Amino acid sequence: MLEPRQQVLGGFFCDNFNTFFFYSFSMSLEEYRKEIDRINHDLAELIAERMEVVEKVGEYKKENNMEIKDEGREEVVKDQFADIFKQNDLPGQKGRKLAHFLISMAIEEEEEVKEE
Ligand SMILES: O=C(O)C(=O)C[C@]1(C(=O)O)C=C[C@@H](O)C=C1
Repeated sequence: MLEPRQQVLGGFFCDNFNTFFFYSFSMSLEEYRKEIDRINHDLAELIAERMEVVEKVGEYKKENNMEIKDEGREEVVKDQFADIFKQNDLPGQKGRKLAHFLISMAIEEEEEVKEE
């Protein structure tokens, strides 16, 4: 079966030629998914890197008898995500939601470190 393809149109202004160039190409669902796979891979590696640092924070807090949860810091992290999302034309609330999920993963990890 022939896969349907989506026409993608774009353009850019080239200063050297003082000309606007148009381009058009087509993408299939399979090609979009390949792009998503690559991004998933990069995201998962970054999350793994974040979790390595979180583990060290967990050890630090354990050694210094500190509370795992720090609501002030959580707000700062959520604001960072909201700002970055907004800069990329995404709703800030979705950035806060993603930060919330990452922080809950971090808390789980730090609780495991505490019990070791
Ligand atoms: O910065 C900390 O103190 C952390 O433990 C990390 C982290 C986070 O995931 O960003 C997780 C839990 C805290 O409530 C605040 C922030």
